[in-house]
Amino acid sequence: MYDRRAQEQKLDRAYAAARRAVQSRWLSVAALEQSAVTQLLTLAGAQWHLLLERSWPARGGAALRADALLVGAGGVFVVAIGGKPDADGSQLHSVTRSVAKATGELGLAPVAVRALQICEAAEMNDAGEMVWRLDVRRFATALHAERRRLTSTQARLIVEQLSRAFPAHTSVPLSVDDAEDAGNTPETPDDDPGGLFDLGELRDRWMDGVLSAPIENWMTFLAQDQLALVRRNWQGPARISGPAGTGKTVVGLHRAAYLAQRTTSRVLFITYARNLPRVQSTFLHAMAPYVADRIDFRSLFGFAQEFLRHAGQTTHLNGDRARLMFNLAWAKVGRSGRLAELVPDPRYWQDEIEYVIKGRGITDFSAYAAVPRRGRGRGTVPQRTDREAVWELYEAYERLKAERTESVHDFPDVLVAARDAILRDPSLSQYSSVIVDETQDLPQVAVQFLHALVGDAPNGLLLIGDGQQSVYPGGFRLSDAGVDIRGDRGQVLRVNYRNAPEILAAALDVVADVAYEDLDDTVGRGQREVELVGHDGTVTVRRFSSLSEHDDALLHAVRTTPDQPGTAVLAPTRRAIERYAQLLRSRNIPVCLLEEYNGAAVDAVKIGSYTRAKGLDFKHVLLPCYDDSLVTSMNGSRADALDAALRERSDLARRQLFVAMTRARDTLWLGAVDRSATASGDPVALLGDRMT
Ligand SMILES: Nc1ncnc2c1ncn2[C@@H]1O[C@H](COP(=O)(O)OP(=O)(O)OP(=O)(O)O)[C@@H](O)[C@H]1O
Repeated sequence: MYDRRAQEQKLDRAYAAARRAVQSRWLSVAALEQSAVTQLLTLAGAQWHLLLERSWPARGGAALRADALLVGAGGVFVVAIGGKPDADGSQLHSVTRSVAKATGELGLAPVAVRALQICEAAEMNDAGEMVWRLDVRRFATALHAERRRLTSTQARLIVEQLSRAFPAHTSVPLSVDDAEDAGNTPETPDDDPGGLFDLGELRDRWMDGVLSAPIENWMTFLAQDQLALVRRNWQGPARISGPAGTGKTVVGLHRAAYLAQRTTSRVLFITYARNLPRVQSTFLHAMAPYVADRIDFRSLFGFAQEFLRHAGQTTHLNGDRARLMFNLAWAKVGRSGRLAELVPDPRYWQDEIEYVIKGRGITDFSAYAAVPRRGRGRGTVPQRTDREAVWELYEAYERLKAERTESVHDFPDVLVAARDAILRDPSLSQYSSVIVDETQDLPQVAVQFLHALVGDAPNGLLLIGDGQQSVYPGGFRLSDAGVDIRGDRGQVLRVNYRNAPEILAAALDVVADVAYEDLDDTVGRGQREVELVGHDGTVTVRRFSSLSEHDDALLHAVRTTPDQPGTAVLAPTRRAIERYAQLLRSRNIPVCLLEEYNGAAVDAVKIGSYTRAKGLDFKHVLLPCYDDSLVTSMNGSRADALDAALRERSDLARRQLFVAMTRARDTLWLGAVDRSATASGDPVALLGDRMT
């Protein structure tokens, strides 16, 4: 319970001590300092820790200066009072870096350490972007309104560390760090201990829900290997890889915030999936709202189109019409020709054109004839004569697209146009850093485009990805795309923070025989070395003799899950997603489609496709009819093109299932219906020994 009287007395004592100690400097000068000190001490009486008069490190022979360190629920603030003597904030910024380094030893992420300059309202205009400038009359309110990121125990540990790293240079004990350990920040604005805060504003922000939930631990604390990557100074393009759940995206988000904190330029964060930018932007707004307006989260194709518009170029992207053109081309030159004999499914050849030919930016047959096979059809298809047939199909398709009154563009056309535009005119880029998540899913031309936005500049391009999770065909080496990752610019994360060990083991079983190729030309096999942080979890595999039994069990599992908003139902196809969404709704279970999910808390079961679930995770994951997409696989051992195509599709399906399974943190439920009449294999046997 908050004791206002006791706090006031404590504050009086602390204020008297501070007065005596700093009279010579602060109280002899302007009212600004007096007012600022009073408010700092008031904060210190409200469960913030205030460290005054510290010894700072020297830079270039001169001692740096900041006036105080303030540590509380909202994080660590390095405070300077007044615009002088460091109007541009660079000194304060240097002290802040030293403070972030010291607190980094405890795993505190740089986003939780901020430079704060308290000024007169008139001085606010020349705000350096790297320093948070606050009007002296409002700064305490603003600090109180910061979202909660430290518990009181964490704050105390940080204060201890800071006291050691930056000892007091006065004998007067100015650390007002004996505030009651009553939890965290005051729970309601009415706990405001003084009359100094703007209660109305504070109340509004509470009503907005800004402060209602503490931010997630990973937004404030990182492991040392992750932290090292966030802070790394790379002299050229860099890459972070690592198995599922090792915090690659977490590092990418912190890295984006770190770069935005330290420079005044813009950062671009790209993913292949359309739904992820919203989610990642929500995360970043929670962890570092103060830099959020300088980080653009975009999907690859959305960004490429936006970029072309900005460059004054018109495109006619129309996926449906492009598909129609392909079908016409297939009817003309494919269906009755050699390709149909090799692999009858036209989608296989459409992928060949989209990912291998156009995705790699190939425009002449000799380049296609020589292109090394990675990922698809390695060593079996297509031979030179087959490639001639593919080329004929490709040319027919391109002709049909161009013949329309308004030409039709497909996705690779847009990427190629964007790449060519930036190569022609590098000044079109607004970015100094580009971070690409899930790089393994990008076509080669996309990597070339994004690389050209920043070139080989230091801390420019960062590619994050994991070949084992690639869910699209294609495949190329970064060196093919002209990206040179040398020496320690290629880093691997190895500790899985997400999955319970049982879940990861079951997922790895599914891809045990599936080779994958990473962007750096290494070829891996299913099982990989992963360290697990380890928490309890379960995998439940249930097999039913009818779909209705299966669905009843699914509904029962959803109803009895301990945390519905933390639960996701994932399915491989659109039709299956619609079916399960409908099933859940019909039983009054609220659902939120992953297409619409933006990362904010929503009281509904999440539902979506395996590919839409990429980059996300959930406490509980249910995969109904999980083996349906696997039954076309393993058609025997025919050493021909069809077998290679089937194997490729099967590998892809397994990798997609692997991605879906590794979204689960604590529990994973897999349901299957016995369709032995149609199944050509018994994929459930894969997980047979885990059946309950
Ligand atoms: N330092 C950490 N402390 C606690 N949890 C962490 C830490 N780093 C990551 N996590 C958690 O681990 C999970 C996986 O992180 P993230 O999504 O960044 O991994 P990833 O390597 O990008 O995974 P994937 O490749 O499977 O998409 C997240 O839920 C995140 O909360």
